[in-house]
Amino acid sequence: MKDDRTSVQSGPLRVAVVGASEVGKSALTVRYLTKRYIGEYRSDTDMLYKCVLQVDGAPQSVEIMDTSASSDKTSDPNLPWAEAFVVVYSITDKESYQRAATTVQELSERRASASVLLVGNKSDLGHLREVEEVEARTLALTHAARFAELSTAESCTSVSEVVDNFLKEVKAQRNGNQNGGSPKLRKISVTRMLGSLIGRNSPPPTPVTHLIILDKAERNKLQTPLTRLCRPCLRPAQSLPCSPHTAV
Ligand SMILES: Nc1nc2c(ncn2[C@@H]2O[C@H](COP(=O)(O)OP(=O)(O)OP(=O)(O)O)[C@@H](O)[C@H]2O)c(=O)[nH]1
Repeated sequence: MKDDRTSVQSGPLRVAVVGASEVGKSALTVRYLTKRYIGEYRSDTDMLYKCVLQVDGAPQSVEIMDTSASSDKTSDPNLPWAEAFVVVYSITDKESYQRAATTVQELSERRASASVLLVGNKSDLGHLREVEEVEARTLALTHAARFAELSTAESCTSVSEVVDNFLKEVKAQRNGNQNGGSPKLRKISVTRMLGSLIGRNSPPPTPVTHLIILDKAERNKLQTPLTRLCRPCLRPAQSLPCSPHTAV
């Protein structure tokens, strides 16, 4: 049973950037928002960026949480605050890919309404490659996620195009839901996906207006418990497991 009830229906688009340590989450986030590449960026805290960006040609309030791999819930796919997830791994680090794959799978199973973008970062380090692009692309297609391989270090344009297109999709998905339209188009054709990756020149993001550093307590305040369902009852269960049924 999938739980679609945690999607945000109004207000800012909320995106969580998750993934293993040292894969380039902070570099990617900062690159997108400021166009600058920060080579050494060490942080043990989650960072929440609040800004207004041009999304699909119109100003849109966006909040991006750059999660820290060392925080408790870095890859928690149940993070209900977010309606979209950028799941980052490094193409030079198989373990980071395995972690990303688990996250993508969990999101697909438990946050079906969330939009997901799988990013293989550090494509400039092809000689150290441990993750084949086709494997990651297939994983993304299987779980109806977007996919991109890119180098945050070398290509500001790729980062902008990929994230711009993703935000556009997140916004469209939300508007579709608000207008009573069909929920997220979960199956994406390869042609459409490649088209979005090739992309067109998009307007540069406007400067970041607000940065909030979240400590653990503040981060927890953003979380509300997921309502969990007992599979046989198909009803929310107060405490799990709902004996003698199996909780999902
Ligand atoms: N070669 C290369 N290095 C990169 C790229 N993106 C990030 N890095 C480097 O990877 C390292 C980790 O980057 P971060 O942005 O701190 O990674 P993170 O995922 O936020 O790490 P945590 O804060 O530990 O969760 C830094 O030394 C970056 O310079 C890239 O595209 N290519």
